[in-house]
Amino acid sequence: MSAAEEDLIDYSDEEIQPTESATGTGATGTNGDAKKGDSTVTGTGAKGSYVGIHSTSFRDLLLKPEIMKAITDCGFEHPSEVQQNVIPQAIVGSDVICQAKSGLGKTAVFVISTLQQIDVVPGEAAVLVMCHTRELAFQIKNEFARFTKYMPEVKTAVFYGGTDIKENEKLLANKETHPNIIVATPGRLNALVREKKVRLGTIKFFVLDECDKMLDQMDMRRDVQDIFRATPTSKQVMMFSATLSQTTRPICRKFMRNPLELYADDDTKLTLHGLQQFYCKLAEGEKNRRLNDLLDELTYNQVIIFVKSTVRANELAKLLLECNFPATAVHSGVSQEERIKRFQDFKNFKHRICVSTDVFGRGIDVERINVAVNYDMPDSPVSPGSTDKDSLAQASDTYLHRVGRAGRFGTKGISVSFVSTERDEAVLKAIETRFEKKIDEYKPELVTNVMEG
Ligand SMILES: Nc1ncnc2c1ncn2[C@@H]1O[C@H](COP(=O)(O)OP(=O)(O)OP(=O)(O)O)[C@@H](O)[C@H]1O
Repeated sequence: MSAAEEDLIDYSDEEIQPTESATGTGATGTNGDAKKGDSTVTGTGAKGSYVGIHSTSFRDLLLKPEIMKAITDCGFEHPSEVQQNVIPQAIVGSDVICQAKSGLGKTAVFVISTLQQIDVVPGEAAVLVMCHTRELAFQIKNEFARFTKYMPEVKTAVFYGGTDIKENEKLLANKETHPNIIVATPGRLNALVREKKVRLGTIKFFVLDECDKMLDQMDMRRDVQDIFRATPTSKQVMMFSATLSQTTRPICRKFMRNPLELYADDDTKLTLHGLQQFYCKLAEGEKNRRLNDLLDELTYNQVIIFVKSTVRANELAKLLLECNFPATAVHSGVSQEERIKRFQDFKNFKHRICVSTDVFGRGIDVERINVAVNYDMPDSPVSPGSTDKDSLAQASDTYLHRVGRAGRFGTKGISVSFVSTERDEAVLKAIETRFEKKIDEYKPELVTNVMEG
């Protein structure tokens, strides 16, 4: 495959089959077995219990005043558990593997930790963050923008496929515009590395968000490895995800030296308390009607609806618009510029409903989403070398990430999953078993108010 072709890969596309195998519960760390009952922190010395959410303040973390000011502007009052557990180690340079529930602020962990340590040299990149989708890269870049509000010397750039690579090259060729922080998807960045348009020899911080997705999918892992090799040996490496299977953890460790490892010690700890989860059994042909009823019945701020293909996303969004529901669709079937525009519009509340493929399944943070609908239940085909159990585990990973788009940062939300085939039922059962969570059949009277919190 040519460099140009490879650059076209958009890993988030649902047509590209993932190869991840996410099984197993419990936790182990570099330095020993997990202690039951707590989250697990091993490595360079942090203690492994979830601390009450209000026990530490951001002031205790002794951050630079310019970061503290930005944190206050963001309206963050207290660090979340994961922030309390990881930031103190991360700001002194420890490598980190971090698993924590969706929506509890993993992004701020690496944004704050890298900004706290960065020494800005004009024309040199010090921080490299990679993630699996373009929208997520764009979102992370905006997070850096929020936190560098009082650090005007820090320049951040985002690079991803589907945009003009010449623009990236121009930015990198000029010392005045050269970023100190690069956020990127691996395909585009690797193209820039291969063409020697980006110099990564000054990188001091290497971050992978949604790391399991990035390392379990072989094409993406290859790009990540190539890029990793282009960075100096001595650097801080940090990796994050809500799902980190036993198979993925050793792969993450290969990139690190004596990392701090924080895992949920079993999968039951990964479900969101503020999220009510339901299913609807129905025939495929009844889905539109039922969705219509749901959208009439539920009180929602914003809704995300997941479908299994770009064609279905387009058709469903069209149908919803015809029924006067304020819907948009974001998926790999539209141009990149339009994708980002639709994403921004949705984030800015210009649309209340977004139909999407798994492009939005992970990482995307839209504060007002309080309803997530699996119009199509997640699934993943059994790939060569994996089993049906692996495939179900992978589908339940996808489910966890998808429903985690509602109920961000402890707010209330609901999810409704349409179950129309035997396979859907098997996936639902796998989810209930793995997370030890009974998912109730949807009845309007069971839904509590999701507009508060
Ligand atoms: N300490 C805090 N106080 C208040 N809000 C916070 C705090 N930390 C993060 N947030 C907000 O919580 C939301 C979720 O954060 P973030 O997207 O980083 O979660 P995440 O852990 O990366 O989730 P996911 O696994 O779904 O990617 C964001 O809107 C973020 O601004």
